[in-house]
Amino acid sequence: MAIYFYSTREQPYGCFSNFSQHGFELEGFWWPTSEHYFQAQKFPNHPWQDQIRKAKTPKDAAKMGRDRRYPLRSDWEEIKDEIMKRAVWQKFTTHADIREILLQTGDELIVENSPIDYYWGCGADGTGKNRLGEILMAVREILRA
Ligand SMILES: Nc1nc(O)c(N)c(N[C@@H]2O[C@H](COP(=O)(O)O)[C@@H](O)[C@H]2O)n1
Repeated sequence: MAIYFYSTREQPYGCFSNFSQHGFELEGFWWPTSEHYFQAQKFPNHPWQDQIRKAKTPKDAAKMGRDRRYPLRSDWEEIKDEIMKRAVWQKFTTHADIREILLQTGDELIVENSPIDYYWGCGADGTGKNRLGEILMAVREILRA
């Protein structure tokens, strides 16, 4: 049976959301959530990156990362999946408890059940790419190996 997640409040799979409070160290900094890391990577070598890292909540970090006041790095579309994978990998290798939850999903399909996101999630009608779910499954596969 497929596993659907979206809100961090839903147990036990809320931890699959990038908004879950599972911070990690990466590239010399502490990132409060994988959302903070992902959104900040849109602005390399720009003070806005540091501001995003320091955002109070992942929701704030997402809002700041989507703010087009500052230019998005030109190669973002080519690298965003790799950045997401790096964030998800670091999150699940840092925290043994959620790593276990991911591993215990076995070979089940994992789907980010976002009604608005057709790239990272499955969208309102289920036709989305579900890239975040795919990345979680790819990380699960590597962890299992
Ligand atoms: N809560 C929530 N609201 C949205 O509007 C969303 N698009 C998502 N999906 C998550 O958004 C992150 C990436 O967003 P952008 O590529 O910067 O638009 C990622 O964490 C998705 O899982 N969630």
